[in-house]
Amino acid sequence: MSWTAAILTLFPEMFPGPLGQSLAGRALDADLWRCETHDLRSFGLGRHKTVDDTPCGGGAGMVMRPDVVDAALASVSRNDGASCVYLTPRGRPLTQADIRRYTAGSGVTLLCGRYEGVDERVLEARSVEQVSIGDYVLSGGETAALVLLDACVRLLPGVMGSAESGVEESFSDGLLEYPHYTRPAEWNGRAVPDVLLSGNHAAIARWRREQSERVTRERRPDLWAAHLSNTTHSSVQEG
Ligand SMILES: CN1CCCC[C@@H]1Cn1ccc2ccc(-c3n[nH]c(N)c3C#N)cc21
Repeated sequence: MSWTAAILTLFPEMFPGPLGQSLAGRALDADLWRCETHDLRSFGLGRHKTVDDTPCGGGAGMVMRPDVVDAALASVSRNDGASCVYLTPRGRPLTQADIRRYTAGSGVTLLCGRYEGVDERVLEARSVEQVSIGDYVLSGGETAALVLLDACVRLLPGVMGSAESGVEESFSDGLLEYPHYTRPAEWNGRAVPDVLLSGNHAAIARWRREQSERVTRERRPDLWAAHLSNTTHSSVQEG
């Protein structure tokens, strides 16, 4: 059975969207992964298939009802240990380690919310993982789900050929990737760093590592601190 993304959404037509193109699209066509959408509206209540209601305690907007979301989750409940993930700005940051965990299994169930979000009770009742793709506010969970799926699909066996960019060059060792260059050797008065044209592979590898460390230190002090902690930890462990 191919790695399967079960997506619960009010907008099934948004999937596979951009993931139907390029490498992910070819992988979809080759059944290397599957994209199953489940329309939350079909689990709505009454003649109008209502999925939301006003927030308890007052406030703006609407909240997605727990009974509706629970029925939808029950309809896709999987016994394959697949993670069930709710994309939300209130979630913990999504990491490459999460992506590796999701792709190690048989698939993932993604709950895409709208309005002000989903009633907390169904998320608790079903131990749904709550993750965020970043500290900014989107209109709903669907675009976040597409981001998560893109990160997953590229790691699946057979999707990224050996000729493609490194499957996990960024973040694989907790550092940001080094800067990239290509032809022409000089452009707009700017030259490619000499070391990259030297043919000295050891020097190139050293330069790239130094650049990764510099970029991480400058742009992501959080990742840099974690990297230092991990490298210090492992060196102590090695004795
Ligand atoms: C705007 N509107 C009122 C304020 C709260 C959010 C809401 C919209 N909205 C509804 C469901 C839903 C799910 C994910 C996200 C989301 N935003 N930013 C992220 N990193 C996200 C993730 N992952 C936004 C969502």
